[in-house]
Amino acid sequence: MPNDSVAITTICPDVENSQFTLQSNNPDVSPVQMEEAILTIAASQHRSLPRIKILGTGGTIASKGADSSQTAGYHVDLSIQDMLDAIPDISRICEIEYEQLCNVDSKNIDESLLFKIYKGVSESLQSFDGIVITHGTDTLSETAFFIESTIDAGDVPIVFVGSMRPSTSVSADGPMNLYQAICIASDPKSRGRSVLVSLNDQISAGYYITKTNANSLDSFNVRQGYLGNFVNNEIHYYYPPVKPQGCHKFKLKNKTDEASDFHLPMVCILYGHQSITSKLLELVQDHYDGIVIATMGAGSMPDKVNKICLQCKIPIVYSKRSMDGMIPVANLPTPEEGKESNIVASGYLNPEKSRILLQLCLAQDYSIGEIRHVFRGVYGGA
Ligand SMILES: NC(=O)C[C@H](N)C(=O)O
Repeated sequence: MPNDSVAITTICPDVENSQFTLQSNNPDVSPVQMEEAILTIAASQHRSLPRIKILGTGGTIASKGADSSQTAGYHVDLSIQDMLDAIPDISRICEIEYEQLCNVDSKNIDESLLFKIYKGVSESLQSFDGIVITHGTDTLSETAFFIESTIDAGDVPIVFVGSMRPSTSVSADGPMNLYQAICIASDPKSRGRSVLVSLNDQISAGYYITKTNANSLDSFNVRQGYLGNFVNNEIHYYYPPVKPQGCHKFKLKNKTDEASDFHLPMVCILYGHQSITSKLLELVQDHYDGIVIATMGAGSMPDKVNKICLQCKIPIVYSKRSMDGMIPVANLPTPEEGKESNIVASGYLNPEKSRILLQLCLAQDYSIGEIRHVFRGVYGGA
C-alpha cells in the first residue's frame, strides 16, 4: 500500500540483493513515527506470503530414536515447533500457524482422531491458503482417503506428509519432506488438486496412494501415476489441476462436536488364502455392519465361501490382496434367481480404502443398491 510519508530508495541496483534506505518526506515526522511506518510496511509485505496451517498428528516424522543409526523401535516425541526448527528457511516461503491435534504412531489413529483431523481441516479451509498434515505413513493413505471423501476443499490444497526415518537418524527424511509439503501447500499451482501426499520428492493424489514398502524411503506408490515432483525448490506438475474421478463426497453426521462421540459403523477385513473356510465369516458376521474381503485375485474365493457370503445379511465388498488391478463385476458370485446380491465389487480400491468407503456408505444408511452405485461410480466396480 503506498505510504506518502516515507520514500524508499534502493542503494543497490541489483534488485535480487537490494538494500533499501527509508527517508521521511515530511520534516515533522519523528523517528518514532518513522519506525512505525517501517513496521507497517514490513507487516504488509509479510502478509503477502501465503498462510499455511499445519496440523500435527505424530508418526515417524515426529519421532526420536536412541542414537543416529536407529531406524526401528523409536518413539513419537517431537512437536510441530521442533519439526519447524529443522527447516528455518521456510519462513521465507509462507506464514505458518500450527495446531497439535495429537502426537501418536499412526497405528493409533482411530475414529475420534479421524474426526479431530476432519474438524481441524474444515475449520482451517476458509482462512488459509493451504493445509499440511503431518502423519505416520502406516495409515496415512487411509486418513487421506477419508479426508478426500468427506471434505470439499474447493481450491485449497491439503497436503499429507510423513517420513520413514526418525528425526534423530542419519539422513532423516522428515525435514526435507516437511519443507517440500509446505512449499507444495503454498504454491498456487497446487490449487484445485484436493488432497495430496508429498513424500520422497513425489507428489501424488491422497485418494489413490498406497504404502507399498514398509521400510524404504520410497515407500509410497501409485498405479494411477504421480501428479508431479519436487526438485531443488521447483515444483513440477505433470498435469493441470485435476481431482479424483467420480469421488463420492459424504456429509459427516455427528451428534455433538465432540470427537469422542464420533463412531462409524463397524466393518472388518478378512484376508483370502488357500484352504480358507467360511468359519471366520460365520464368527464375525453378527458383530459387524459390513465385511470387506481381500480376495485371492480379481474376486476369487472358494465356491463354498461365496455361497456363505451370499447368505450373509450384511453388505460384503470383494476387494483384492494383489496390490494392483481391480475386481470386475463378472467375477462376483451370482445370487439365487430373484434374490438381490449383498456382494459389491471394490473396483480399484484396496481393502483398507474399501473399508472406509463402506463405513461411510453405512453411516448414511445407504441401501445395497446405493452402496453398489457409489462403488461403481467411482471405480468402475459394480
Ligand atoms: N514411517 C512411519 O511413520 C511409520 C510409523 N509406524 C507410523 O505410521 O506412525
